[in-house]
Amino acid sequence: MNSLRARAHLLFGRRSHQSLAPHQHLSPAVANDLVISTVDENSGIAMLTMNRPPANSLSMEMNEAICDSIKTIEANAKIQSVILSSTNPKIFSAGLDVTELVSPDKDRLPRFWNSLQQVYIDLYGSRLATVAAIQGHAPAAGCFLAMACDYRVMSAGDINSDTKKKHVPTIGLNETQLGIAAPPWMGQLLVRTVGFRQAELALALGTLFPPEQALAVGLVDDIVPHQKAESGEDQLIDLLPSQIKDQALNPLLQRAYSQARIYAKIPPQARVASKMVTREEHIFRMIAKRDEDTQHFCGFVTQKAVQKNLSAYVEALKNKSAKK
Ligand SMILES: CCCCCCCC/C=C\CC(=O)SCCNC(=O)CCNC(=O)[C@H](O)C(C)(C)COP(=O)(O)OP(=O)(O)OC[C@H]1O[C@@H](n2cnc3c(N)ncnc32)[C@H](O)[C@@H]1OP(=O)(O)O
Repeated sequence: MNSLRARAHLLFGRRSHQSLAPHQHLSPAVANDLVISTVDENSGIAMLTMNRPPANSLSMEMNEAICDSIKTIEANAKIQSVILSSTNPKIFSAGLDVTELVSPDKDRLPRFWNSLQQVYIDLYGSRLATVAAIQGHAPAAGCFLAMACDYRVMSAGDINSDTKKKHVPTIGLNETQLGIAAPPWMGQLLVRTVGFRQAELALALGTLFPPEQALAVGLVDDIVPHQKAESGEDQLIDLLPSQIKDQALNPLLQRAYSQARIYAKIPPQARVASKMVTREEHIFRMIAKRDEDTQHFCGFVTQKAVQKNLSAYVEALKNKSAKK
């Protein structure tokens, strides 16, 4: 994408993609399975719900589905805000699908990386106001997805009413724990989100922050205690895809919705122009270095030592899951 196209995208968000049916005020699920989009033209709010069990990990197809959904929603001029959520109440996104990284196919690997770069360009540079509703874990590229949004609300965690076990989600760029490093554009996004020193520490240590700490360092903007709300708003209920219709009383989604509504009321030209002030140069920089970044990624990931670490990590994940 050349800089003019990127600029036009940021300014106008106009793409040559199919738009939602013009007569539709409230669409039920416009789904491509991996991502479910719902829109409400009356409120100007859409919801993009990640739906790739078991962990919403980011395969190439998942990245493409996210980009397609953003483009489709952006093509509807009546929509100003979008909530990014998950059908999994315990996992927002587990980051990159690690199976893409282990013994990778040499033709697919650069395409996979390109698809993630495109998520950065499309989500971080979207004309839409984006609100991440982080119900569950958001490690590594899951954290990146949240950071690429304009606002982040995170669940403070909850207690399973049957087992009485506490679930506390965490968020952060934990790449070093896997023996890899976040790419510059992702690491720098953390720097811009939490400041230099906190990012430097967190990147080196691969810190995963629980909600209170994430709030304290500024990685999320708000945390929401998990106490079922007494009532739900019809507009939010209608926006929820069928897979999470029962979440209408979820205070996290309610908080995300109210933030999306605040954004939707700001004159869009002013809101988009202000977004460009902080984001445009970073997107241009990444686009300029895109090929170099891809080569660096492929070279790094295919190193013997890195493959060894990643294989061990995937094995540990499988063993952990098998022991449950
Ligand atoms: C500078 C040079 C460039 C180099 C660049 C490198 C690229 C850097 C950018 C991003 C890196 C990444 O995003 S790597 C991925 C990092 N993600 C993680 O470390 C998270 C791993 N997962 C977990 O810690 C946990 O699964 C969880 C905390 C997210 C949830 O825990 P829970 O106990 O609820 O669930 P399970 O662990 O049992 O998992 C369920 C199920 O999901 C599978 N799973 C989990 N995570 C992933 C993943 N990232 N990819 C693929 N699959 C994943 C897990 O194996 C279980 O599957 P099964 O039930 O089928 O066994």
